Amino acid sequence: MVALTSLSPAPPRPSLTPAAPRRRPSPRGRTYSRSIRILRAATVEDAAPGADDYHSTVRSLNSRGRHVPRKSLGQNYMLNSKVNEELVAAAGVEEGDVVLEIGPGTGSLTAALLEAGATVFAVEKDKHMATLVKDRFGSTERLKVIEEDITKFHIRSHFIPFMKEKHHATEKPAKVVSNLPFNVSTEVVKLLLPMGDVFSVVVLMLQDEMAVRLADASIQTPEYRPINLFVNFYSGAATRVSNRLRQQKKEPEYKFRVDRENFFPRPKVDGAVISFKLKNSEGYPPVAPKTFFSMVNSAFNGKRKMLRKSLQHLCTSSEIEAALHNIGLPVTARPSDLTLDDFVRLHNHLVEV
Ligand SMILES: C[S@@+](CC[C@H](N)C(=O)[O-])C[C@H]1O[C@@H](n2cnc3c(N)ncnc32)[C@H](O)[C@@H]1O
Repeated sequence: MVALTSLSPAPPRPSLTPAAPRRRPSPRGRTYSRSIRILRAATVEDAAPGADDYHSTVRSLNSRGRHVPRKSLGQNYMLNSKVNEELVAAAGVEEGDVVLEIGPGTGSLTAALLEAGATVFAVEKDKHMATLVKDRFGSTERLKVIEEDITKFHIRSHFIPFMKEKHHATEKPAKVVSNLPFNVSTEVVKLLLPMGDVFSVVVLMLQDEMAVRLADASIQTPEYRPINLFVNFYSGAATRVSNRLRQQKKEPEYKFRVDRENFFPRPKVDGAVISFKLKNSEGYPPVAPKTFFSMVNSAFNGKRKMLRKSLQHLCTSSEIEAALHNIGLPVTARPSDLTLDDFVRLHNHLVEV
C-alpha cells in the first residue's frame, strides 16, 4: 500500500528526500518499478465503492483490461481525495458553476467537482480514459466528456455554446480546475490565461517547481522570464492598481504543495496547486499583445545583454537609451530589471519612435 502524505502548506516549502524506488523480481525474472507492482497487486483488492483512493484508482484502471498508465500522457493519477476536494475549494466551485477539466483520467477530480454541484466539460486525450470516465458517470447530464487533445482543441467554439446552454441566461463566467499532465502545462497555461472573457479562475495542479516559478519569480532574479510577464499581463489585479493590490494578496497564488506520494504512479517530482484570477480585456495593459510579447521575447533572448543591444533590431541604441531614460530607467537596463509596467511603457515609447 502506498503511503499517502497529507497536503503541505505553501510556505515554507521543505525539501523532500525522495524515497528510493523499491524493486522486486517479477515472475519472469525482470524487475518492475514499484508502481507497476502496486498495479498488479491491487487487482485483487476490494475497494470501497466511490472512494478515490489507491484501490479504486487501480480498480478503475483495470476495469476494462489492464491499463498501464502512459508516461507520454503524464498519467499520474491522484490517489488522495482530500487533494481533489482542496482543488475544488481553491477554485471556490459552487452549485451551478460550469467547469472545464483537462484530463479527467479515472474521474476522481470530476467526482469532486460534480459533488460540489458543478457541471463539468472534460477534455481527455486518451480514448480508454475518456470511455472509462463516461461509463463511470454515465447517467448524469452535468458531465460532457470530449475525447480530444487539449493543445489542439478549439476551446472557445466548443466550450462557449456548452457554457451558455448550462448557464441559461446568467452571465456567470466559467472556471478551470485540473490536475494537468505535467508535460503540457506550459502550453495549457498559455492557452488559458488569455481567456478571461470565458473563465474567471484557473486552478491547476502543476509540477511544484513550475508553480513556484510562476508565483514567486520577481525582477532581478534568474527565474524571471517572459512567462512571468505573460502571467501578470493576463491574470492578477488590473495593472493600474496592481502593485498595491499585489502586496495585499499575491497573484497568482501558490496554494499548496502536493507530495509525489499522492500520485499513482509516483512521479519523480512533487506537484503544487496554483490559482490564477483572470483579467478581462479591460484589465490588460494598453498594448497590442502580439507586438508586445514579440519585444519581450527578443529582450530575453539576450537575457544578460543590455536592452540597448538586444532590441537593436527594433530601433537604434540611442533611441532605446532615450526611451529608457524617459521612463526613468538606467540606459544600461537589462530585461530582468523591468516590471510589466516598465516593459509596457518602453514598448509604447519605442512604437511611437
Ligand atoms: C495527471 S493525469 C490526471 C488524471 C485525473 N484528473 C486525476 O487527478 O487523477 C493527466 C490526465 O490528462 C490526460 N491527458 C494527457 N495529455 C492530454 C492532452 N493533451 N489533452 C487532454 N488530456 C490529456 C491523461 O490521459 C490523464 O488522464
